[in-house]
Amino acid sequence: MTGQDWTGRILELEVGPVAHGGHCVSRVDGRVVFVRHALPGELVRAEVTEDKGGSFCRADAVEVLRAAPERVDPPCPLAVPGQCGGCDWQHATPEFQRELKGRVVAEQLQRLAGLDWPVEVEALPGGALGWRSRVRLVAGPDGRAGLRAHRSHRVVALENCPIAVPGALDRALSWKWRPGTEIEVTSDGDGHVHARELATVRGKRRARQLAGGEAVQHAAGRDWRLQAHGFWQVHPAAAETFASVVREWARASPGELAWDLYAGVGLFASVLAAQVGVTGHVVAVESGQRAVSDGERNLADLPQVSWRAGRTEHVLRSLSGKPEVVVLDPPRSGAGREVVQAVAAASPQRVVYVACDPAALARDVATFGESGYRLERLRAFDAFPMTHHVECVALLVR
Ligand SMILES: C[S@@+](CC[C@H](N)C(=O)[O-])C[C@H]1O[C@@H](n2cnc3c(N)ncnc32)[C@H](O)[C@@H]1O
Repeated sequence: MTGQDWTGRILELEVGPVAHGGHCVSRVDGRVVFVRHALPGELVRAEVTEDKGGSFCRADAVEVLRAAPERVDPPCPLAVPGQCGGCDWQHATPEFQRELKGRVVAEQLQRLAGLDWPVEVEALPGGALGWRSRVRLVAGPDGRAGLRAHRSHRVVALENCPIAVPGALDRALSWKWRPGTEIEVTSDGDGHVHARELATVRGKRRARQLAGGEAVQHAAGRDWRLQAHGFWQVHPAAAETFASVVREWARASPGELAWDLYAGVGLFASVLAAQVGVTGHVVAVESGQRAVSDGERNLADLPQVSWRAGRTEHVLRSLSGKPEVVVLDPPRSGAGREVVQAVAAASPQRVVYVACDPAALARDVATFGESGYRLERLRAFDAFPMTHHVECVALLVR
C-alpha cells in the first residue's frame, strides 16, 4: 500500500481510452484510475469506489463536465452509477459501443499478439434492446427480484429489464421470493420461458426447476432440444451467425476429419458433419456430461459425429488422427497454452476460433503464432449490446 487510500474521494478526470473490461483509463497524480460510466475524451467528476493500494483505483463517473458527442441518456434509468450492475455501456450510442469494442479487440491483438489488425464490430439483427435470453436474478431483502449492483451484494429491484427478451422476466419480477434466492430465467427459441431457483444449502449448490426444463432452439438448419440452463448463445441471433461463419471458414471436405472442441451440444459439430459427410468423421469434445447427452440426442442422425466427454486438455492427449479443421469455442479464460500447443501439434490446415474474451483470444493467437499459424481472418460481433462484451471469430492457417 502506498500513499493515502482514495476510496470515496471525488476526482476530476480527463478520460482516456477504453481498456479491456470496458472501463476507461485516466491518470491522476501518477495513479491509474479505471472509470466506469465515462467515455473517451470526456471530462468527468468521478467517485473512487476502490483503491487497489497504489497500483490503480476504480471510480464511477458521477457528473459529466464535458460530454463526448456519442453520449446518450441510458434507455434504462437503472444503468447509472450505484444502480444495476448489469449494463455498463448504455450511456453510449450502439454505434459508438461497437467502435469502442473494436478498439479493445485491436488493442489486445496489438499488445498480446503483436498484430496490427483493424477491427470493425458488426451488429447482430434485432437492435440493442430486448436480446438477452438468459438473466440471473436475485431476491433482495424485501423478496423482490432484481440484479446486483456493480461489484456489490446489494440487490437493485427491477420493474423490467430493457435488454431482456420482452416478457421473459415478467413472472419472476412479480413474485415474492425468499431473500437471497437466485432465479435463472431463460427464454428459448420458441419464446417459452424456463426458470430455476438456485440456492446454497449447507454449503452445497442446489437447483430447483420452477418452469419448463427442456429448451428448444433453432440454428444451423436444425431444431435443438437441450437443458434450458445448459450452454446456448444468449443473443437469439448469435448461434446462427457464428455457425454460418464457421461453415464458411472451416471448409472441410467429404471424408475429412474435423474436431469441435468445447462443443456444447454440438452446434459447430453439426456444421462440420454436413461438410465431411458420412465418409468423414467429427470428434466433439465437451466437459459437461449433460451437454454431451443432449448433443448425442440432437445429432443422433449424424453417425459421423462421435462424442468425447471430458476436459479438452485431457481428451486431446488421447485423440489420434490428423484433423483438417479444428473449431475451438472455449469459455472466457480461453483455450490456453497446453490446448493450443496440442491443437497445433495435430497440424490442422485451418483453425476456427470462436472467442468471447478478446484478451484470451489474443494470447491464444500469439501461442498459435509460435507454432507457425497466422491470423488470416477475424470478424467481431456485438453479441452483448449495452455491455462491454464482444464475441470474435478468428481463422488461423498455417
Ligand atoms: C462457449 S461454450 C461453447 C459451446 C458450443 N460451441 C456452442 O456454440 O454452443 C463453451 C463450452 O465448453 C465447455 N467447457 C468448458 N471448459 C471445458 C473444458 N476444459 N473442456 C471441454 N469443454 C469445456 C462448456 O461446458 C461449454 O459447453
